[in-house]
Amino acid sequence: MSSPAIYVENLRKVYGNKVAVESLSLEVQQGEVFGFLGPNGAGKTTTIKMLNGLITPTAGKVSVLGKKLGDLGARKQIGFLPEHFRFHEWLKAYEFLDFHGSLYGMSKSERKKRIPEVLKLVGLEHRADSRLRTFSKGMLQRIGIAQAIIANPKLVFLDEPTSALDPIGRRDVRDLIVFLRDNGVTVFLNSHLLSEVERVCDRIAIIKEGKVAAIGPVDELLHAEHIVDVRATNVTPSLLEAISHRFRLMDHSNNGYFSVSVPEQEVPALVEMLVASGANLYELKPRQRSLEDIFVDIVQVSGDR
Ligand SMILES: Nc1ncnc2c1ncn2[C@@H]1O[C@H](COP(=O)(O)OP(=O)(O)OP(=O)(O)O)[C@@H](O)[C@H]1O
Repeated sequence: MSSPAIYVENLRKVYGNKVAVESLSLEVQQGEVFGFLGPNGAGKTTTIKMLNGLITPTAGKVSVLGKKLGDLGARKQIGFLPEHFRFHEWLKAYEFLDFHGSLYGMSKSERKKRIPEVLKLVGLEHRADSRLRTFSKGMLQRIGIAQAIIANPKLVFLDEPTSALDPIGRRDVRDLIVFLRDNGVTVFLNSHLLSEVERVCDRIAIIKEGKVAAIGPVDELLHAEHIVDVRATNVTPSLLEAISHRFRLMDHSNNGYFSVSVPEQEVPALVEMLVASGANLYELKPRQRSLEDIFVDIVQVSGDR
């Protein structure tokens, strides 16, 4: 089996007395789109900076593209769009990409061929001769993505790549990520736009306080539990207690509506409990949880779940 694109074991970063990343372990396989999620301050950007060799870990074992951090051969095959980028705004788009291409060691003829390709991929082919200072925030984000993929990387880190984009721009970036994956590129994506992550990622990790709180294929995480909305009368306190003992009772109000988080295969058992208790069941609707539901659950619940 080929080595993972990213391997991280017990990664830790401490700034003074602030633990930014506590003990992070994960693997990203080659060719997958991996979503790296977590609340503000969870340690995502710190981790991405360590994986890019911009800051040094305090402890932990890391390899990127099968090499140790900082390996020049590996770095040539990595693209990176930082969250807070500051570009050379006096350069024209073409010159900017030419500069970044040369930093990667691309020859003049390679750059000449590749720059129009990436400008087209990010929808800026008509702005090759415009100075970056004339670009909108969304256009800067697009040119930032262009510089991240200029050297045909095997692995691309995109830290909040769509935060400044309008809905069409976001869709374009989603399509671009799919295009990269179809061409065998591994994408490590940090985004707070969970509906976007849900659509484009193969697997995700949700990190909390510098540790992985959940990791897995998006489909598996989404299907693990269903939320069942129930409308019933004659619901006794002892029935609610029995339900909350076995499942997770949510949104419980006094007007006959409540919701329960239930593994899909246990929905019939919930129905049985309701009927056996003598409740009058009017409605019962299982619905799939969204990534946002899962995120909120994991991030809000205190450490021991
Ligand atoms: N250079 C630094 N010096 C001291 N503390 C830092 C430094 N950089 C980050 N931190 C702290 O480390 C923690 C993790 O920050 P980080 O930027 O990695 O979080 P994040 O998950 O990327 O957050 P966001 O979603 O807001 O971008 C935060 O508490 C932050 O204040």
